[in-house]
Amino acid sequence: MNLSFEKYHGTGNDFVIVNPDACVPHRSRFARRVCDRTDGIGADGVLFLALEPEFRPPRVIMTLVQPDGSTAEMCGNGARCAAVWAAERANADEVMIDTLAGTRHAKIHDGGATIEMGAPEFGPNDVPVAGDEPLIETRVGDYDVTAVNTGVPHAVAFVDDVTAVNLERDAPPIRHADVFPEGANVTFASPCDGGFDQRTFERGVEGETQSCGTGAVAIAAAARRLGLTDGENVSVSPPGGDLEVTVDDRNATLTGPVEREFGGDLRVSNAGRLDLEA
Ligand SMILES: N[C@@H](CCC[C@H](N)C(=O)O)C(=O)O
Repeated sequence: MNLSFEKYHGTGNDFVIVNPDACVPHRSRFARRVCDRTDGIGADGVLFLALEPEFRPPRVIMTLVQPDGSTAEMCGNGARCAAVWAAERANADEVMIDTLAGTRHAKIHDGGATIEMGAPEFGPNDVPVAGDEPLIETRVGDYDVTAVNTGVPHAVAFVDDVTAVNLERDAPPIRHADVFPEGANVTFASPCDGGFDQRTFERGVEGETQSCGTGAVAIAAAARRLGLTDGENVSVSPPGGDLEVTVDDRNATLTGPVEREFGGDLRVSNAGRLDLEA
């Protein structure tokens, strides 16, 4: 199997982009192989993007398959990469992105994109969490967490200093806690310069990523719910860069940079070997 790919990242959250016209019969197996940082291209996921340029604005169907082979309903940074990728090809400055979490409008600007992320949901069925009540500042593992769905589920813990958290040790018990029937991304936040520093342990990557867009929105939404911020504009800084979030009761937006890293061709042999030509 031969196909062309491109590599993009949004604040360090990196993706291999593949046009679904290229026939990839086993997406999970393909993503596991391609995302491998030792033997593959290395990425936080594969974005299968199907562009429909005939619409105004153009539409793109986005499917994110993660390094463990699972498919995620939404990805904030992936959506920014998808928006820039699609807009360049359709010669547009806005696009509609169809995701499993719903259709999202995206506006392209110099060096990046703003995505309308929908309304953050705290309801137990929406996150989802076990039980009849929202999970607000509730002890899970060693932290008080607030659960919110911003396209995917996040458990947000506010701490004094995110750099002091041992993520690989402390996040997995929360990510796999019984209270999250579908698992959760685990996002830590600490106050910094009027905004928040962020670190996220991602479901599907099963490790820390340089940035998580739905996590940044989750921090802003949880901070608003807990009265830790009073404005609607919240700056969030993951290790990979700076993001801007707006959030009110009905909608959230995510703004940040996007960069194309490189492109190339790859061949997956019948024996499963990956040959790359970047
Ligand atoms: N990196 C993403 C989130 C991707 C989905 C997540 N790992 C999950 O499985 O819920 C982002 O930028 O939002």
